[in-house]
Amino acid sequence: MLSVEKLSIQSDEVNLLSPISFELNLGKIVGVIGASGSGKSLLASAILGDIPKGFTRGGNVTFCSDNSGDSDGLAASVALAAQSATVLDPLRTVMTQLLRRAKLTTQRKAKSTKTMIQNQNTQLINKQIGRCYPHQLSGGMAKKALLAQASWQQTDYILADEPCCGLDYQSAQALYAHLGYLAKQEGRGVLVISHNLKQLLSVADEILVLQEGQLVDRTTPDKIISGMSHPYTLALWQAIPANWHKERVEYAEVA
Ligand SMILES: Nc1ncnc2c1ncn2[C@@H]1O[C@H](COP(=O)(O)OP(=O)(O)OP(=O)(O)O)[C@@H](O)[C@H]1O
Repeated sequence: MLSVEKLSIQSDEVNLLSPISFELNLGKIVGVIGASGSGKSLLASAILGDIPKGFTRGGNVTFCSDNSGDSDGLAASVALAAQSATVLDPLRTVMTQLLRRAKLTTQRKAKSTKTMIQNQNTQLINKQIGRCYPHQLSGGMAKKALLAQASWQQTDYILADEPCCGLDYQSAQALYAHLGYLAKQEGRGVLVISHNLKQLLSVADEILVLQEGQLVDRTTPDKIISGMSHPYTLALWQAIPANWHKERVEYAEVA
């Protein structure tokens, strides 16, 4: 379990993230939703110990893993699928750098890196994407490369920052299906950051709702769908076009 306890980011003048606590269990998907600037990406980077200059981090992040207890352990146990492809090395092809990173950080010994990559190869990275340099990737190809980079590292926990932002419906569904595979078939803990509540409802076991750096709701898809949630969460739910002018909508109608 990855346990986040009163995690905060602040300076003398401003609170970017007010204390946030939650757990990410192996085999589960936790979704994070909130408006732009509400602190979703900061939450992911703060879990990894990466905070903006001039700010301090409060609280604790602990996790159960063979490698827990040191900074190398964190890198070997938690991988980030970043929001932007700028994190990719511009001088290496996608396949070269993904394999390189996977070999450096492969933690799970059950499968060799080679076998694992053969298994996942067809799911995210085809030859066309693998041969590209980052500047040659389309938006959707870049999202696949970023998620593949995180999942190939074979960490217990994956933080996926807007993995489907800007993708067409079919591509987004395929990436969400892959996140489900990572959690349910491979038993990893997956944190998914998204603007799209409808998509999160279809995959997440639990949903964290952020508003202006605060965790205002820690809830489940069932509670959201049945209207038993914080007013802000309810407003997000009612903003889904299928729910306009309706007080309650059955899950089947929005799935
Ligand atoms: N390096 C930084 N220095 C100062 N403030 C920052 C820094 N990075 C982010 N912030 C501030 O922290 C807040 C949260 O930013 P964050 O990137 O986490 O938002 P977000 O919810 O991920 O937004 P989006 O959905 O647009 O990606 C914003 O007000 C932003 O201006």
